[in-house]
Amino acid sequence: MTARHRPLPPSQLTWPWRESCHLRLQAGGMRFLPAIRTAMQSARHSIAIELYLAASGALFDEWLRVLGERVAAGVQVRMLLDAIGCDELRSEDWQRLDMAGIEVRRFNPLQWRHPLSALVRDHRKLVLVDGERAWVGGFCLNDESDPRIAGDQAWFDGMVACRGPVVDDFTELFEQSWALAGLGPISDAMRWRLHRHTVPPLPATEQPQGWARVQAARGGRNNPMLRTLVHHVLRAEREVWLCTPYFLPPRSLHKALLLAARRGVDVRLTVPGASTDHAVLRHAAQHLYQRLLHAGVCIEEYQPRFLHLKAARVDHWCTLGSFNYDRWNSSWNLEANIEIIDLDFCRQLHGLQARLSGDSQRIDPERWRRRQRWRRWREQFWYWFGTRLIYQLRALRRLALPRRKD
Ligand SMILES: O=P(O)(O)OC[C@H](O)CO
Repeated sequence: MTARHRPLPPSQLTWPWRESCHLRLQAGGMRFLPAIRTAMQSARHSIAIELYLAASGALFDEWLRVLGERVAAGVQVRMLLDAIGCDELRSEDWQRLDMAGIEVRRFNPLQWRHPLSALVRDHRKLVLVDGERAWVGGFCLNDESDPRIAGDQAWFDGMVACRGPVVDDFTELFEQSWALAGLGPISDAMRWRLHRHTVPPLPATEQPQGWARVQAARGGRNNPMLRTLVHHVLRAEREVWLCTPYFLPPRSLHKALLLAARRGVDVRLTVPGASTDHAVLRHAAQHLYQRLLHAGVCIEEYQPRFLHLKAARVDHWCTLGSFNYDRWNSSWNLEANIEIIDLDFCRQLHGLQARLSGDSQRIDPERWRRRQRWRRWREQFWYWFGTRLIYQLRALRRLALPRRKD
């Protein structure tokens, strides 16, 4: 059987809404890292981890030790690691994973014959323990994410700890990408096409409690995660809050934010300040500030450290996960988020928003309008570069990747 005729894994991206889910927001590495570690240490039969970024260091060593102990106790441990996101993992650490008995698959290794296929990355951040507990969010397995190692400069991130029926859906999602990675490099796996799918409606209930839905994406023009957020922003009644480390939104989202603010919705945006790992993306994002401020959007830049959290809240609907809502993520990446309708969770996220706001600098529209000209030029250049580059690469990818004929 040739590679082109191998059976393909299913490609479900949105699951139905599930009720009776237990969902807890764990904001900051001091919250989610010990919780995940403790759960892994007590795993009875399986651990599955899907990560975009893992890097050699003290945190990786700790996870390797914990996972190795579980393998020795008879637990099946699988790690799906993005081949480019994990390029800071030293070769001896890849070997140590093997020696510990951990089943490892690299997502989409670079192939010289199809260099543009490298644009498709598995950007998800997902941990599953015994098929009973799941963590989803923005976590990276690197020392910068651990406040015990990086101290005050640790990246600020968040995960949602989930129990209940939604965990089965995350397990299915993991199995899909595990199978996809098993097919080899993505130029072949691009045959794993998006099925047409309908997005299930919101549950009709007066007192929404414990409702959650898994939503995934794998790039392309019909990105369901982006569509869902835009759908909610366009229908927002009171509030919209978006928090992202890289604010370079696709046009549809940018427009939806402007429209919501202009019709009187309280639209707030929290983004990193000077402390960021990609300064040029911050400059590009700032190119959009003036129009947003003019429309009435409140923009706050978080000061203490790099803000790596990816979350959104529209009235009582919340979403949190790996999706940065930037053009790059929308176009190319495999992503995983959880959507939540739960008053208690909504309060938790609102509390986090207030905490971040207390540590942020609000952009004053009048002062921003009067900023120096060279700063405007810098913003324009990086915005043009970031957005044009992505369009060029998208066009090139269409030419470069083999199309499925059947
Ligand atoms: O792509 P993200 O959001 O996981 O962030 C990863 C870091 O930015 C890599 O520099």
